[in-house]
Amino acid sequence: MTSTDTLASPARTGDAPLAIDLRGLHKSFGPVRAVAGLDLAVRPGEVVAFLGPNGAGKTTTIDMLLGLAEPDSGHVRVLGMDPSDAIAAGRVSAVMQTGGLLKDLTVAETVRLSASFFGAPAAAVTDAMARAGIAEIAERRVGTCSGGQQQRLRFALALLPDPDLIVLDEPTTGMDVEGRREFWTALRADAARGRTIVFATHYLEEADAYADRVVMVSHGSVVADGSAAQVKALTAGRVVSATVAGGVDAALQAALHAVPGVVDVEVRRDRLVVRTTDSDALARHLLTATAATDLEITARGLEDAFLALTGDAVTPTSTPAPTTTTTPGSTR
Ligand SMILES: Nc1ncnc2c1ncn2[C@@H]1O[C@H](COP(=O)(O)OP(=O)(O)OP(=O)(O)O)[C@@H](O)[C@H]1O
Repeated sequence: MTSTDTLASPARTGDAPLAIDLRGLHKSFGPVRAVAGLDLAVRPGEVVAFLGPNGAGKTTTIDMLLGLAEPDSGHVRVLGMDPSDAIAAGRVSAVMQTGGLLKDLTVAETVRLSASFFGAPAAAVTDAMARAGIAEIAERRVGTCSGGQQQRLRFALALLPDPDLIVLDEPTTGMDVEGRREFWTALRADAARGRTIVFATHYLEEADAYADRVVMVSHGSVVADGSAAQVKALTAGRVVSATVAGGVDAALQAALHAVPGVVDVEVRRDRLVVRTTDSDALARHLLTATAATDLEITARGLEDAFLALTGDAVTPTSTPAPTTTTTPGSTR
């Protein structure tokens, strides 16, 4: 691991070191630049959502902060330590998406077995199970537990060493709504006790509901960092699309930019796509002053925020239409 201790350091907040201090991180897999100059400072007690589309570099970053992968270059400190030292000291726990559970053990046996590795007392077992909300299913075999219950069991295991930092990589992927709700209820109750929590997710709703800070990642670097409200504001407003007979020329684009509330104007194939905070004014203009037909007005979503910030669609599996964008000013 490359760690540059001579870097001028925001590494401490008061007397406590930062929970996570990543600076200038780079990691490539052959030609793929998974993480490209990522900086992130997380203070103790923060609950941070790491939000990004598939392939943004979230898991690779988490692997580096857990000491599971070596950065090509950059600085990684966790609680002021090398990640592997922080984990060996029981100060960091991780909850990953899958794996690690023995299906034939009961929930309680699993927690007790794991506690025996740490030499944790019986009280820690009871406490972790209660805090993860699995006390009622203690005698159930792991193989018969739902995905949500298994994730809460993983969460209980992560709580056993009473870590300062818990890192979760897309912990609710594949869970149903009820499972997700129960999982986050348990996590949130624990976060209220002051533990630092960082979780990766694709879901803006999860980031909004459970994090005090949202870090949006794309192409291996941070493209937005703020409160959930600030990131939600990126998705505020409406998208108005329309077909314009004869195409969209520069004069029409300029005229649309002059309509109050218009944020940006795109042309996707034969459709005009305009982001605006005043869809009524724009619709009125399109219908009365242009040849636009077939108007559609939709709420802006996360995908649209990602498009505005990065020019990417949320999933690389979707095939974005050829797009030209004219944006007055930068969205960064
Ligand atoms: N071991 C690897 N070998 C080759 N390429 C990899 C490897 N791990 C990750 N990548 C690539 O690095 C990029 C970042 O992947 P990463 O898993 O970090 O993204 P992510 O944001 O966690 O995505 P997802 O939400 O889909 O899990 C992707 O293009 C991915 O295909």
